[in-house]
Amino acid sequence: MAASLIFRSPPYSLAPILYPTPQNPRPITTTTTIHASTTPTPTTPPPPPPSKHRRPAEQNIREEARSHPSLTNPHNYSAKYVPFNSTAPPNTPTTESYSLDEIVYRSRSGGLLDVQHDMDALKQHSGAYWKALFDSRVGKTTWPYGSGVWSKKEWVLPEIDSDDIVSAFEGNSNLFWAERYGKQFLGMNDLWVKHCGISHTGSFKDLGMTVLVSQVNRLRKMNRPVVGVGCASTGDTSAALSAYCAAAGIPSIVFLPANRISIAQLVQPIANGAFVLSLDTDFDGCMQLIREVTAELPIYLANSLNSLRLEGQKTAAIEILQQFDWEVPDWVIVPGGNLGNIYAFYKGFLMCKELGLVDRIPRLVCAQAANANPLYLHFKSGWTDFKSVKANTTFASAIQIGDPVSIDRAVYALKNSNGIVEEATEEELMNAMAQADSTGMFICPHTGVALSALIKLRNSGIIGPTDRTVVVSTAHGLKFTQSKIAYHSKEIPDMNCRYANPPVHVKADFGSVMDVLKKYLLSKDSK
Ligand SMILES: Cc1ncc(COP(=O)(O)O)c(C=O)c1O
Ligand SMILES: N[C@@H](CCOP(=O)(O)O)C(=O)O
Repeated sequence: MAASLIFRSPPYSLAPILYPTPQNPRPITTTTTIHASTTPTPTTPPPPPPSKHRRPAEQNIREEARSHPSLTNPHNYSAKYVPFNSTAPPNTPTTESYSLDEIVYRSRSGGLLDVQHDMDALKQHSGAYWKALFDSRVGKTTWPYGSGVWSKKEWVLPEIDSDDIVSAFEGNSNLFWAERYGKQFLGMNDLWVKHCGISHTGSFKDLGMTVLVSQVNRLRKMNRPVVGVGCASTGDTSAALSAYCAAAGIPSIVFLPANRISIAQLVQPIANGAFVLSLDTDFDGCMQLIREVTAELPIYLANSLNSLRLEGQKTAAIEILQQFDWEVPDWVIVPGGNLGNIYAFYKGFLMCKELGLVDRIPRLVCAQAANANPLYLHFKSGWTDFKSVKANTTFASAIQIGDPVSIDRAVYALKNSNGIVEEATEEELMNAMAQADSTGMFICPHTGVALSALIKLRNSGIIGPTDRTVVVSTAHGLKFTQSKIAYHSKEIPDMNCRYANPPVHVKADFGSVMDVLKKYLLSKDSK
């Protein structure tokens, strides 16, 4: 019997990639079915041998993109900086604006900025068009669309030349169905964990940093005065900054609070060749210093105070919708520190609604460590009178922040998404992390904070058992092994560590091994 082989046509041609159009919103592919018989007849010519490359062999993917320059911004979409306005929707017209090619972080009045897109131009296409375009780019190696961020280039940084982009094909991260965790610990059947930390440098910061460093690359090519890029960091921003700068050959400078970040995070910028300053202060102190320094020296500021970063980070929200085939989850829970990310999620969801991809946005929850909880206190006060706090030590060290720069953005996002703020004690976050790990995850303590918030909202009945809920996991658990070791060795003062699973030390002889194994198997059998 003839076997049926299905070939996608043309997998090996040099034809440019065909993009969907409003008339034809699906990516253009054709399928040809070839019936291969085990004894080929002489009248059937054999198929041509597949070429190793879809482009000339001497061309790389960047050069290939260069040879199709008309695809870079064919519709002249644009974006600019405008003052962030906490009393009006993000795309409200304003008289104060700046080109993204200017080096500016604050509005004239000293407030935050926001990147505003030309929504009228984007609205010339239907929601169906955008969905089909974004879907057509997933999982490809076409420069730069193989990145989960740049697959949404028109909504991120539409005017940048693809040639200036610095990307590690970040994004497209796993949306994990937390089947066992949801069922066993929460009685939930539709719980998901968006693993933003399974990424190039192990955190969601890659999503924003590819955008920021690409823009710096462009500015330097335009001979703008940018000698290097700098940030204050609790470990993840610095890792992402140093990696993307190293990839582009741009100097990076990072300010770290001495002895307050994990070893794995400290070694990242060191390995990537950043200029690392370890400062005897906390993150808020480092942030203050980098703001002063970048106002004096030609060092571009890479923290999320710079609204370019959030344009990349917002693609995680779009990606979640895309992964659910453009169905909107009920809840999205995000751990918060400097508070740029919660606003980035809001922006991503809102943009999908405004451009007709979905008809609503999810309710957002921001989760903070109780030891660094200024947003939680502000929420509990009914949003009256914000006060920064002195952040205390927390296992969720990347969110040990008492004076978040994006407080206004976060409040705006939460108010406009019918949002909630929760907090987690050290014991709660560590137990949640251990429970999640025991069901096959390997999460960071910040994700433990978000899971603790979920547990509280489930217990109070605010989140229902069948609510589709997404917990955003912000960093890879491997960056935080010290905290896991301390927990599982029961070495944490005043903490019960009730889910600790320490290794059993056994004499290396058959009898001793059999004894402990039998005891273990009996304990499992009785459950
Ligand atoms: C792992 C991790 N989770 C969460 C956050 C909080 O993000 P944001 O500062 O945008 O609130 C950070 C950084 O602050 C982080 O590094
Ligand atoms: N957790 C962050 C803190 C700085 O946040 P940013 O988003 O403003 O850069 C880090 O990893 O440094």
